[in-house]
Amino acid sequence: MRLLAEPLEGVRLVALAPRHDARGAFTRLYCRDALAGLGVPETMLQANLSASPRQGTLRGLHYQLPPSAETKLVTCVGGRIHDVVVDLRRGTPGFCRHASFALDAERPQLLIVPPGCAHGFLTLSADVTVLYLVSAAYDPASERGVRYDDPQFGIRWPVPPALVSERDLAHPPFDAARNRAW
Ligand SMILES: Cc1cn([C@H]2C[C@H](O)[C@@H](COP(=O)(O)OP(=O)(O)O[C@H]3O[C@H](C)C(=O)[C@H](O)[C@H]3O)O2)c(=O)[nH]c1=O
Repeated sequence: MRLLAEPLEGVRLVALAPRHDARGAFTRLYCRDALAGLGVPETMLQANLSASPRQGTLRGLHYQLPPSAETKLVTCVGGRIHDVVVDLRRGTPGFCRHASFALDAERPQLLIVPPGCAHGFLTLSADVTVLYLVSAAYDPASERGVRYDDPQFGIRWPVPPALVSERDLAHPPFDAARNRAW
């Protein structure tokens, strides 16, 4: 598990090392000890599997408020996605900045999303599957979202989304002066 990039504080892209042989491949997706030095909590509470059959599906951008704020370990295990992380931590140099990542199941990588960052992705192929571990339990009451096209963030998506949930279309504009941050 080798660190490839850290474009925002604590937002880290890690290379995974699939072991290939005549039968196929074996890839370790999570290792507490190997990730300990990369800001990942010792305990991950949930594993989520997100399946999106249609290319152009956009999910996010979501985050949970404290005390349910979570670290996410994201891996694309099927297809390809354009993954985006937005830093909503007031006081960090990256406040309201975002980082984008091309995640592809053919080149396994692990994206570490720290608490205080919104996360979302756009599928760039059909039959996308994203597996992610989270360090806090799902808490709908503390979940918040920002719009994928909020002008404050200036996110450039490679293609326009073809499918977005009603909930994700209904997120209000992020108010950098007022919205609660970390
Ligand atoms: C996140 C979550 C959702 N759910 C239920 C709630 C809904 O009935 C259904 C779909 O949830 P949602 O529409 O929030 O799914 P996504 O839009 O893919 O949400 C995810 O989108 C972006 C990419 C993220 O990073 C978040 O982890 C996550 O919020 O699963 C649960 O039961 N447990 C959970 O942990």
